[in-house]
Amino acid sequence: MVCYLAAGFTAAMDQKMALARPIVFGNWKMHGLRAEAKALAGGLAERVGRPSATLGVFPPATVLAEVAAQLAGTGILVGGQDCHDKPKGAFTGSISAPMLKDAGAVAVIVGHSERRHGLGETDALVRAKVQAALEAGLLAILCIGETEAEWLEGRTLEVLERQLDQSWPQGASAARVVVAYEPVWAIGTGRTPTLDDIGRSHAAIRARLERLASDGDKVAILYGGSVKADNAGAIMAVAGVDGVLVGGASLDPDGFFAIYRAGGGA
Ligand SMILES: O=C(CO)COP(=O)(O)O
Repeated sequence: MVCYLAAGFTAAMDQKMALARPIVFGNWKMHGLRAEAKALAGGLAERVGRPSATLGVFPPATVLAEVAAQLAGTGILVGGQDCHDKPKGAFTGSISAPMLKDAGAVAVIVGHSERRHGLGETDALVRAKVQAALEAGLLAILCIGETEAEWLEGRTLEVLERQLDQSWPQGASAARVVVAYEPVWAIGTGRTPTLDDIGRSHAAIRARLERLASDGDKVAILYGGSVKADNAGAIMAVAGVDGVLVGGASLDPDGFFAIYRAGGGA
């Protein structure tokens, strides 16, 4: 299965092109002073050489331009962690999708649970942010996932379907949006769903995407939540898992590189 990226992905890539599997993205969250970011990006580039799969990092906005410049030409993608839903305006403290693009980003994470639950972002706002990312020519990484209470109540699939219905923009395509399934209770906890449960959730997401988009069968679906070097291979081997979105373990170049290798990246 391939996912197509439309024009605008990078200045050099103005053709539709496939996102090679596995897709391994590292969300640095609120980690990375300039020197740390430089060491992390450099360490990763040194280990990877030229990536055979899709490898990307999502540093904090303050270091994004420097990391993007440092990784230019390596084949490692750089993205932002969030964007405003408007391209510019009187929104103190916010960063727009065109600003991220201007700083060297080719992608942006939207709807991460730390923003949905930590900062009260709604499905409607997340949808507007996906749209803003697409308008700026960025690849949107749309995050969805159930809370622990929803999981315990057996409502996981219903929640994922609702989040997709309400945050997938009408007319969006596999070319421009990647979905990341991140159970809230698995993020930063060391706990993960069983492989069967991951497979079941990814299958439900796929079925919903096929209803929402004409090329829904091609949308890449990542798993995120306590992915480490020792479970990454098994998770990426689950049918329907196209890659992983890694938090904590992406802050160590050895660990992140081991995850990438575990998925078959070279
Ligand atoms: O939130 C995540 C990635 O976006 C996952 O975080 P952890 O890998 O630290 O659990």
